[in-house]
Amino acid sequence: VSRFEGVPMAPPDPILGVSEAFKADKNDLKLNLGVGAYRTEELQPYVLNVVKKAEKLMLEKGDNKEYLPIEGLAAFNKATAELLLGADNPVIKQGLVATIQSLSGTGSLRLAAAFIQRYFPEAKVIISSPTWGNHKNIFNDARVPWSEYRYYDPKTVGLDFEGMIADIEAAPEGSFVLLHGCAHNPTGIDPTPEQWEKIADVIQEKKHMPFFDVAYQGFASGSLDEDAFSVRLFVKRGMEVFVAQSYSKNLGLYSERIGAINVVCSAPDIADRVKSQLKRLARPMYSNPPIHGARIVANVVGDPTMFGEWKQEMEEMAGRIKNVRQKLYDSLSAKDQSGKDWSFILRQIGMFSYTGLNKAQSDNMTDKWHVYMTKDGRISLAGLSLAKCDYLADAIIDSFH
Ligand SMILES: Cc1[nH+]cc(COP(=O)(O)O)c(/C=N/[C@@H](CC(=O)O)C(=O)O)c1O
Repeated sequence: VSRFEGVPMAPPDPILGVSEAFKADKNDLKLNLGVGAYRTEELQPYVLNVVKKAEKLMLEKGDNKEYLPIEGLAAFNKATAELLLGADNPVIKQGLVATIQSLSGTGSLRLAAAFIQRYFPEAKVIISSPTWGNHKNIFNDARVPWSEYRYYDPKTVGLDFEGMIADIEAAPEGSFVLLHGCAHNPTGIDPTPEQWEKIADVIQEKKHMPFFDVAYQGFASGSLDEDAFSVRLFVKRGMEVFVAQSYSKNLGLYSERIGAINVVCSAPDIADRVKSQLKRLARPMYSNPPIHGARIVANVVGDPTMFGEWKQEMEEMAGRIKNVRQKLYDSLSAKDQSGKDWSFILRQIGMFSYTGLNKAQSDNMTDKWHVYMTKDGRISLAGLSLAKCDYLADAIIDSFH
């Protein structure tokens, strides 16, 4: 009898499992609005032109494939901190930022979780309700206790700001508050600048530690600086901050697994000590990170022409999604006789729309209309074309009523 008798079949991942089901569907009407991955108007995956350009240069240069240091490619770590905080941010010059390249956003979050588990064993993380599906898995597997703070208000299809502040206030002093830097996943609802000020106030008052997950910088509004507003606000206040970054969406490097964990500290020697302990955690976890994606980011950001081309392509991607949002809203408003207010679709930002469809209604979207989406009612507009908006509107209206 096998030693693995006791190993049960794991359930499919709520997000990545949707893509598997989509692939298995033979109906040519099928639409994959599950995974947050950008598609063109022709519904094809998109490799940015600036990435192809950088890779061509890299190939000509003939770089070697030696191990990177545990903390990753130095040129990438410099570029990623400057992109996040602004190249002229004093905290960079003062050596207050500990940056470790890691396995994209997920790996960066997991490395930070391991650090929290080791150095703050009594602390807990509070995460938004709802949040990205993998956040709970990451903290569970890192043995970091978490609880939720109110975020989405189904009545207003907006932010439950009072509830959010109350729950952050009520959390034990010194909790880690996980915040989406921009383009909240799955709701697409972000705090206003004034609300970010209040969130920073309550976090400072309670001596909590802000922990930003920045997976869409530049992709949400089209502007790298605009999308970094919340992080830069907290740093400007002199707060110590964790920030996980990902280049999966904004540079389309999904499977290159390139991201970073940044810890802004209050003194250079503290940053050095924090960095040394993050390295000590990374070494037994994966030893050192993959070089290819790091070189692409460093080359693109390091060359003013390519950096400009990247910003242009980011604006185009963000622009296409905004157009699709508008078209979906127009189709729903034109077709739906119920008088339902669909304007929440226009108020949401980033690649997702949180439709309010419940599980049974989401199942109907898939079973009857071959529209694949996550069961929390989230649809990825990045997987939608203008041409398919009428069809999707029909499916949503049929599923709601
Ligand atoms: C908020 C957030 N944080 C981190 C990640 C991790 O991305 P990485 O590729 O590890 O850098 C994702 C990915 N979100 C999409 C894909 C996924 O679930 O992995 C999604 O929500 O569909 C996020 O949406």
